[in-house]
Amino acid sequence: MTEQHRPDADSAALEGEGGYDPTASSLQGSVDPAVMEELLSIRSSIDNFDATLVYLLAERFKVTQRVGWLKAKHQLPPADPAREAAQIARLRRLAEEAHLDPAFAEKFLNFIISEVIRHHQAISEDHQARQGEPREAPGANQA
Ligand SMILES: C=C(O[C@@H]1C=C(C(=O)O)C=C[C@H]1O)C(=O)O
Repeated sequence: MTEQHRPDADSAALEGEGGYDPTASSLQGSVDPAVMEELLSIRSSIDNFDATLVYLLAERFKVTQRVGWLKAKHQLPPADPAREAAQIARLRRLAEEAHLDPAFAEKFLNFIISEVIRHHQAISEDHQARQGEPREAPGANQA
């Protein structure tokens, strides 16, 4: 039995990941245990990649929020189609080099960008609404 598939290691993972069961499978019980073990071993790498993707996306959104605030402050439009076209052309090239389907890379980037633009629109609306609010007197929040 490999290190990461000892039952105690699995239960430790369950505690550490809010009840996530890395062994959950509709195939449990209907597949040769050795095959199941190999499948779980490969899936543990998939789990690491997925976690990394979530952290990478979270960091990307933190940065794009900053762009959103900057655009709202200076009344710039939420979307920048020329920038997007350049990014998509670049990512398609990178995808080809990496043997990833460039059409998938484009769809994925467009999906993320459209969410970013939605955030930027919300930031801009929020910023505009705040512009109409009366200014707080200096020191108003002090005890
Ligand atoms: C983040 C920006 O805003 C939008 C989102 C983009 C992105 O997620 O990469 C790119 C261009 C813009 O349409 C930006 O202008 O840089």
